Parts: sequence; structure tokens; C-alpha cells
Amino acid sequence: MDAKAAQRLQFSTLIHYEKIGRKFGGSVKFSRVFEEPQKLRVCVLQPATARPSRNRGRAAPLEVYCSYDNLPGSLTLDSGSLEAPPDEELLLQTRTQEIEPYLDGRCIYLVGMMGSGKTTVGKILSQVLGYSFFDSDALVEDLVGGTSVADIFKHYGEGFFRDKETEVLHKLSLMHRRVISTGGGAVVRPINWKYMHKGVTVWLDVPLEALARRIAAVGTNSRPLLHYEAGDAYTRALMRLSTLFEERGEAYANANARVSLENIAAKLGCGDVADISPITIAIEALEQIECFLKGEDGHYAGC
Ligand SMILES: Nc1ncnc2c1ncn2[C@@H]1O[C@H](COP(=O)(O)OP(=O)(O)O)[C@@H](O)[C@H]1O
Ligand SMILES: O=C(O)C1=C[C@@H](OP(=O)(O)O)[C@@H](O)[C@H](O)C1
Repeated sequence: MDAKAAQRLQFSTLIHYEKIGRKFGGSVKFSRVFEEPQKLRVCVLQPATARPSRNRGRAAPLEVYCSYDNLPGSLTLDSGSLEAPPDEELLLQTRTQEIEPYLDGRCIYLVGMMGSGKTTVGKILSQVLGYSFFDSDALVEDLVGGTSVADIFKHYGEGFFRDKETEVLHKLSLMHRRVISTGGGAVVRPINWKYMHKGVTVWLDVPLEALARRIAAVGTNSRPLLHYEAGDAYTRALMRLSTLFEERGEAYANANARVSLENIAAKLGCGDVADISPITIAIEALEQIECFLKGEDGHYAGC
């Protein structure tokens, strides 16, 4: 290492890292330009003593080690506190252990608009809870001899689909230890709420623009209610989702717990809800479920 570089490395203030924030996977950025950046090696470690906090987003101490390629060993340049994402998997498990006794085997029903992540988040929750996962759309398809949702709408109409959906929810209401991803429109029939309220209902509340982006990315083949509008895929999805949300917004609010991606983004200080991982959403769902369940027992924790 040349003398100039060595001198620089002695100043811990040399490195100004910008906080990692909620960019999952994280990165450390330097505001200084190093003369030979290609030779600089930076290693950021989370010491074993830094346990994931109950409070996501809280700063966890990280150690920053720097060395130059040609320097044997590494020279500790700086250590301090960076906002780093704690180990989300571990946090998910911790939160699960905390809520499971309160859940007492009750099913979890995820409700929300098409594309809100009910299936994605539902699978994570079922896995960590050791519950079985069911997708009510898939159960309706089975009930109609393996006919796809799109074909059921096409050949038999929406009313027929809704009847089958109610039948499926009735059957599920007699079961325990299941996480159920419901269809986006399951909330419109009051009878469905009677069945779903046998378990705990959770509304995944995602901004419509984010939903439209997701749906535009995967297409609308499996979602017949999005087939009608003209325009590009994003605009079509957004227009149709907006109309549906006007009709259903209030119905979603019947859920026992609400997981708002906008609220998560605000809590974690991340600008775009698209940066919120399904695991983070699952953790928030567990926290909101816990609030609801503790409230039921008279020990309201404050959500
Ligand atoms: N947190 C997330 N961030 C980004 N994309 C997501 C997230 N959750 C789900 N998705 C994607 O959005 C699409 C719809 O998700 P899905 O779980 O099928 O929603 P739903 O079951 O509510 O219709 C899928 O392509 C999925 O990969
Ligand atoms: O919002 C709706 O009315 C629907 C949502 C779909 O489920 P997902 O929310 O799983 O896409 C499916 O049940 C059907 O296409 C109708």
C-alpha cells in the first residue's frame, strides 16, 4: 500500500457511509473517491452480539473493515452504527413464536385486491407457522373439475364463481391451522365474512399503482376481471383496479387486521413500497395479528 493510501486509511472519518436504509441486501456507499478504488476491500460485519431487534429498522451495530489488496491482513478503519436490515428470517420466526399461542390454531385469511400478495405472503406465513396453505381460487377450480378461474368466468359467469367461492369458504371455516389466500372479490358477500371470521382476517392494503405495476408485469390472463379496459397494460390494470376498489374498499376494512404497505414504508423510511419484501410484509402481518389477538384477550398492546 502506498504511503498516501496508508495515511488516508488512518482516518476513520475518511469513510462516510450513507445509511443502508431499507434497501434489502444493503450496500455501503462512499462519498469520497479513492485513488485506487479497485484495490480497496471493504468488509461490513454484523457482530454476533447484534441480535435482530423487536423493532425493525432500529440501527444495528456494524463493523467496517478496510484493507488494500496488497496489505496482508486487514486494518480496522471504522466501526459504528449503521441502519442495517436485521436478519429478517430470524425476526419472522421470533414474531411467529410470540403470536402462535394467541392464535390457538385459528386459520388466517388473507384478503386484499388482486395482486396484493395474498398468495406470496400467505405461503411465507403458512411455512413459518407450520400451517397448511390454501388458495381459495385453486379450490374453486378443483370444485369445477379443474376449470381455470378465467374459464369459469367465461363459461358460467361471475355469479357462479362467487357461489363456488362461498362454498369453498364455508368448508374452510370448519378447519384449523390453515393460511388461506382468498380471491380479491371474496369480501363482497357478507356471508363470506361470517365464514372468514371463524379465523383471523388480514387485509393486505397495497397502493393501487403498485398493484397495477405488479399485474402489468405478470399479465392478466388469470384475472378475468381485468380484461376489459383499453390502453397499455399498466393503465388498463390501474383503471380497472380503481373501479373495483371504489366498490370494495369498505369491505376490506371488515378485516381484523390491516397491513398497509404505505405504513410499513413510512415506518422503515423507504420511499417506494416496491422495496418492501414479502418477508417484511409477513412480519408486519404477524404484528398486526398479535395486536388484534391481544386486544381480544383484553391486553391491547397498541398497534
Ligand atoms: N412484496 C412484493 N413485492 C414485489 N412483488 C410482489 C410482492 N408480493 C407479491 N408480488 C408479486 O405480485 C404478483 C401478485 O402476487 P400474488 O401473491 O399472486 O397476489 P394475490 O394472491 O394477492 O393475487 C406476483 O407476481 C408476485 O410475485
Ligand atoms: O378481485 C376479484 O374479484 C378476483 C380476484 C382473483 O383472485 P386474486 O385476488 O387471487 O387475483 C379471482 O378470485 C378472480 O379473478 C376474481
